[in-house]
Amino acid sequence: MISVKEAKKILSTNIPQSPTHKVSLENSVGFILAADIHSPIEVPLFDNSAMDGYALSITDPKGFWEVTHTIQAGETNLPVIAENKAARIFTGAPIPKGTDTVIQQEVINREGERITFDLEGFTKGQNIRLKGSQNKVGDLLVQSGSLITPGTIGLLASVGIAEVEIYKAPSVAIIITGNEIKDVGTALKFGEIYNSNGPVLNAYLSTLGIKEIKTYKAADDPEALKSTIEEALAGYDVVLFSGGISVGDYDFVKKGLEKAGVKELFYKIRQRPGKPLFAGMKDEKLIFALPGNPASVMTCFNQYVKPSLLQLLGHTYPWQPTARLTLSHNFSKKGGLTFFMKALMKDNEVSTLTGQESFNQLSFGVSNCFAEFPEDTEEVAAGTVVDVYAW
Ligand SMILES: Nc1nc2c(c(=O)[nH]1)N[C@H]1C(S)=C(S)[C@@H](COP(=O)(O)OP(=O)(O)OC[C@H]3O[C@@H](n4cnc5c(N)ncnc54)[C@H](O)[C@@H]3O)O[C@H]1N2
Ligand code: MOO
Repeated sequence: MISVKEAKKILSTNIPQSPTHKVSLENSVGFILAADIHSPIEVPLFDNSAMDGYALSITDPKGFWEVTHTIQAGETNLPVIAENKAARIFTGAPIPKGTDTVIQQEVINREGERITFDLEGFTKGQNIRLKGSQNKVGDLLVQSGSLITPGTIGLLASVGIAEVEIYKAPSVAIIITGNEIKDVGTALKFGEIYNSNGPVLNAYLSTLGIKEIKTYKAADDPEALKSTIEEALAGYDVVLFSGGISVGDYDFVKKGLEKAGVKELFYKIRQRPGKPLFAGMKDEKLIFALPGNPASVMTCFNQYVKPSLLQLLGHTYPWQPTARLTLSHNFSKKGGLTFFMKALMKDNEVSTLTGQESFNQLSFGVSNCFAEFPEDTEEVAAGTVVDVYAW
């Protein structure tokens, strides 16, 4: 058995580099940019008004101006404004030749077409957004490796970029093992339970932007499992198993993976829950066999599968905890195993919840993270800072 740290190290050093591909800007949010983006245009493209008001030449001698034109945002045919004349102008509208300043309408006295204002406090160029003041053609806008946020989307759309290069999301096969597992929407017979791990894994993958997902169901039978493993490995980049990885007489996953030529990265971690986690590779494909208990599936996905997938997707620091928060209560555990506790983070504190057995899912209705208690700790006092991992 290896430690949590060792398992993460093994994964992070073995995960291959993902291929990249081009996607439309609107489908790129949440992904990592795989190439630098330089601006194809300068921004703003033309001098324009930052206010609704009047464009005029502030050094005109007379001290009053006559409004001769109106310029709306979007105007393409600009007039030339003569000396001592002004144009009514609106925010975003191009600045006409012959003017150098925009005065906001609130400080203007207008009588008929004649305008005046208190010149004090105004300087030439005020309220004009100058051409190229944000960026010039060719300037670096976003670096390769950056997360594409809604803000990034706005920036790139504003310079007319319609497609971006991102790390390609892997396709994922989920293999649900267990004769007792039935899908929701069907009636249960004695001894059967609903398949909750399948929906959990599908939902978790979709939060990471992974869309190509196929769910297989495999009976606890070596032959059925073998053909499902072969099909999944042939068609998908990542294969996730739920259940069948422990030591019971009907746990056939590990043997099946060996037969399919999957190379073991590790099996069993000094942790609770999720001790019998298996990770392996075949060529560039990643395989995780998640211990079937629901809390083990959630923990192992959160701690190992999610960061591995994020690393594949080009994220730079996927293995870090979400936060380090103070524990709201005393906590005690036995040494020798890392504990991942269903927990609630709130007001900069974290509290573990009741119902920590690995079959018990009740606290997932309120929990928003796991709190980690390392293997060498036993008594942990309230106020101690602990690592927490949001979903
Ligand atoms: N003798 C030992 N027995 C067990 C050990 C051990 O070390 N020695 N480890 C225990 C631990 S820890 C875990 S975790 C489980 C893992 O077992 P498997 O991965 O083989 O999982 P299964 O036996 O197939 O199922 C475990 C449990 O989870 C339920 N389950 C399975 N699939 C689903 C699903 N899709 N949705 C909801 N619930 C599911 C299943 O009915 C079982 O109750 O092994 C322990 N045993
Ligand atoms: O991994 Mo097991 O979940 O400790 O029951």
